[in-house]
Amino acid sequence: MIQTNWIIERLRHHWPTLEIRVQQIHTTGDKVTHLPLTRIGGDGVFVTEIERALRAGEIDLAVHSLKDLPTAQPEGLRVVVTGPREDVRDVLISREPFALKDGRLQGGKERPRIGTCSLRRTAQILHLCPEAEIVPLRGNVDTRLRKLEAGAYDAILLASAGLHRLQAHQALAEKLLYLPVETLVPAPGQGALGLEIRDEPAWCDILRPLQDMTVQATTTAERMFMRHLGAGCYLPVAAHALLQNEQMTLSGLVTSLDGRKRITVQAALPWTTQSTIERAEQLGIQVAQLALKQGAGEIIAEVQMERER
Ligand SMILES: NCc1[nH]cc(CCC(=O)O)c1CC(=O)O
Repeated sequence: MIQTNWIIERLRHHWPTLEIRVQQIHTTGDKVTHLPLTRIGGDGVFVTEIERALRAGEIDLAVHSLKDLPTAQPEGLRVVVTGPREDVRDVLISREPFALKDGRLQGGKERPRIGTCSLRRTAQILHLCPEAEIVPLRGNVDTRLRKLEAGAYDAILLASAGLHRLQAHQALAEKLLYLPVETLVPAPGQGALGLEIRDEPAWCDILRPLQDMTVQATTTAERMFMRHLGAGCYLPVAAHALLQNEQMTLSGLVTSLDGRKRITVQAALPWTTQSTIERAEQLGIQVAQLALKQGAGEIIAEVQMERER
């Protein structure tokens, strides 16, 4: 709702006469909170019902966390990426202080209990702290914070974007450890919003002033990396793209669930204001091909087998 209200404010600024009504849609991902997303049934658990309403004309615009959108774009719909992008990092929130030292995560305890359901976070935390016990944690941000306070976990992992949007970070400042993107690589699209419409010229025109070409380009490279690996959104695949000094750099990671096997890949392309989205897609594919050459396909197949068991 916070994301949606922010978009409405900006739409009203550009299109003062546009009549806007909010329709709240509870998706499977919102309703089923006792299961890990990986068990609910594939990609799009936060998206399917919303896209149905969009196609049926019950709504005209959907506001998504880009991270939750499957990387294959469905026929007839279009995603416009808006900016600025929120902080892309994951953040560890703990009751007692944790620290990063020499590439290791250290908590107060010998076997800290860390809450997350994300395979991407699980694998990377186990790499940083092999003795950690990973405990499932789901629900919206408020629920997760409450479960931490209740004592079931020593620390939990969240996208800092969610905390920031809820303005929950100031009050928690002393308990936060922001993990640099090189230390815990974020999910493709993390921290960015995707505005989804039916692919109709009138709606493309309305969204044009909200489109951010830089964020669209970097998140496209990240999402293309994941898509070219054939990986759905709930696998231990991570990517982060940066556009600076007239070049786009994309770093990708594919890891085994226990965090022991890791393939890290990186490539860069010259980038100008004239560069097109296709160029960002090429970078994503190029980095994915590097990962596949190093055995990413085998790791992904192993993870998929473990999950089916
Ligand atoms: N899968 C749930 C989800 N989808 C987007 C965000 C955070 C906000 C964002 O990345 O834009 C979250 C929560 C989390 O990962 O902690």
